[in-house]
Amino acid sequence: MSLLELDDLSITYRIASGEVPAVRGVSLSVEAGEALGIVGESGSGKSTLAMSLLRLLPKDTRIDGRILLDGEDVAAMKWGRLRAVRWAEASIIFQGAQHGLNPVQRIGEQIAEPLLVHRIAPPEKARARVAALLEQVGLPAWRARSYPHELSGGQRQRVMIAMALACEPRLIVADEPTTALDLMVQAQVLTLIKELIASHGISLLMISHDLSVLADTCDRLAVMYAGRVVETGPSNGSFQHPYSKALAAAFPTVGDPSSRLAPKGLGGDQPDPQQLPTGCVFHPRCPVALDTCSTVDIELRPAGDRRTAACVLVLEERC
Ligand SMILES: Nc1ncnc2c1ncn2[C@@H]1O[C@H](COP(=O)(O)OP(=O)(O)OP(=O)(O)O)[C@@H](O)[C@H]1O
Repeated sequence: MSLLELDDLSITYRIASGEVPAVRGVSLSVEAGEALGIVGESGSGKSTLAMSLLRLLPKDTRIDGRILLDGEDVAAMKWGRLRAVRWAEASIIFQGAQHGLNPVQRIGEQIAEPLLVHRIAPPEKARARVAALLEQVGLPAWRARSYPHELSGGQRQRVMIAMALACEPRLIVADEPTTALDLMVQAQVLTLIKELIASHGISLLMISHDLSVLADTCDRLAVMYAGRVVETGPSNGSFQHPYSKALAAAFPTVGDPSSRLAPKGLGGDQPDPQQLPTGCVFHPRCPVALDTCSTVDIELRPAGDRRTAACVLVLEERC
């Protein structure tokens, strides 16, 4: 059994003008100790997917399908059980630490909170555990007395990592953990994440719009487009789907500033989830689309070398 298994997961926001299908029929798994990266342009549904894993979405959001964490369905969990699972079994590192840290509470108290709430450590032992966690992420123990504004962006992100590690979860979800950081600090934080998950045997699900960041950190990649996974495969292999190929061409180096732009040669944006094209949703931007692509929408299918792709051309080996 996989540690995390998403089974035909769809997530729909409800807004005044109707429904927004942000994630559509995603099936993915993460094994114990594995690092899976999810990549896609802005609006592809990555954050929605990440937030759903710990049910951090707006209250009236509809979740269809299953989110199996160690065999237990997070989507169907009662509130009490969900609170027990958050931090202790799966934790999250947010994009830009300012979203995850309380500006008026000392760092040490914030790291200690999940330890106390989940009774991992009694109050008299929590201080020593906080010091050890700070050390693990490369910060001196005295930083426990600091407030978030007294730290740099990279240091704040290290604090978020310490919080995520505090209860020794089996899965860490990291949503753009290095996006707000400059290049050098980005590389340091990525190395830290890589080393810590390897030494603790933790699984990682990492989200980024920057393929080079994920390729370096993750064992396997899933490429998302308009709420769907269009390709999965080992991070050291070659992409098959035309969208993944365009993404790969756009991100040659870690943290390349052009990575925020549309992938090279594609032009345009992701479609509005409320007005999705017919057939393959990527066909209006696809440089190699066939006539049939505007009517035929195919599921992910095996595409060689532990790879799956949802493209008619890949299956016909003409891509
Ligand atoms: N609270 C919400 N209510 C309605 N629609 C939303 C909400 N949050 C996100 N969306 C829509 O869902 C789709 C997916 O958004 P999401 O933020 O998950 O994508 P993303 O790939 O993480 O993009 P980014 O990298 O810009 O965060 C987008 O069309 C977005 O506008």
